[in-house]
Amino acid sequence: MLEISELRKRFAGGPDAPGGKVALDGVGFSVRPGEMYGFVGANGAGKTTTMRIVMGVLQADSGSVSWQGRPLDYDARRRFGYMPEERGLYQKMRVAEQIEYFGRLHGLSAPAAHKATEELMERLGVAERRNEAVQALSLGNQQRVQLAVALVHDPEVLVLDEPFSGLDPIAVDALAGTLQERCRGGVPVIFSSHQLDLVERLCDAVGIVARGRMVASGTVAELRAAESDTLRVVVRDPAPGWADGLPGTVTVNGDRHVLRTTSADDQEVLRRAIKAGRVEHFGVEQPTLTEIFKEAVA
Ligand SMILES: Nc1ncnc2c1ncn2[C@@H]1O[C@H](COP(=O)(O)OP(=O)(O)OP(=O)(O)O)[C@@H](O)[C@H]1O
Repeated sequence: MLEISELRKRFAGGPDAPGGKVALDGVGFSVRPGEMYGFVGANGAGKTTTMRIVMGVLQADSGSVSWQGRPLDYDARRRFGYMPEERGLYQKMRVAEQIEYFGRLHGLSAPAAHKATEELMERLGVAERRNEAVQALSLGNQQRVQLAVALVHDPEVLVLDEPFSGLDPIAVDALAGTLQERCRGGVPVIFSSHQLDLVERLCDAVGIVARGRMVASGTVAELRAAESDTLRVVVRDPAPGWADGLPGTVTVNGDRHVLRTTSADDQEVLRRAIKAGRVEHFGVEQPTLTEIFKEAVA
């Protein structure tokens, strides 16, 4: 298990923040082998800082990171795969050469690095670009190469900072499929993202960070259970004032009136809706991750 515990980090201040800037104020969560963990939060919440500390690029002021019960050291981190926010490819190096080079840096033999590179280029759809310099690739293809670099040494753990940003849906599927394969093989995967629909689709567990603190962490089902379900009722062309006095909000779209409520008596709502007009929809909906997120960071 990867365990991140009570991380704190303050950056030295500038003229606008002479006392320094607290980036992390007790961030902690665990990721099990084979678990895909989505790390979400608003801009500046502390995701990149957390990942940099996990990878040893930054040092925490306090707190700890351990893998399989041992504090992380250089050797353990070398067995991790990392996609940094600032990316880290050599722009002039060719695609195949680059992936192989990183494989060698992580200790693979030349034949092993070559084999892994060939497999990954095929899997991620960049085999045809093998002889092109990275700088000649589109953003999406550069990102595929970046993921290949993170995966080439068959890492024990994957830490990926916004791996899906800027990708088209086909590239998202290619990357997601590759990550899911690694997960099924027992690798814990952490990735940060602002694409909450994607996080909801892919992740077993989600952590929400706000202003350097964890405000929620757990499976999507657990986070949902902590929120109220919403009753959504759609009535066509209802009598005016049909929902007066009911808790919740009514939005009007043409002749469709949509009532959303978490606290009204459902039978009372149904009676009023039937009396008012043609009931097109009446159902209880679970909150989406976007709704949970907005609630958690509010
Ligand atoms: N090197 C640094 N020096 C000073 N402040 C920093 C530094 N790196 C990060 N910060 C500050 O720490 C806070 C957390 O930043 P971080 O990059 O971890 O957020 P994030 O959640 O990754 O945001 P985003 O979604 O925008 O990438 C921010 O207020 C940021 O301005």
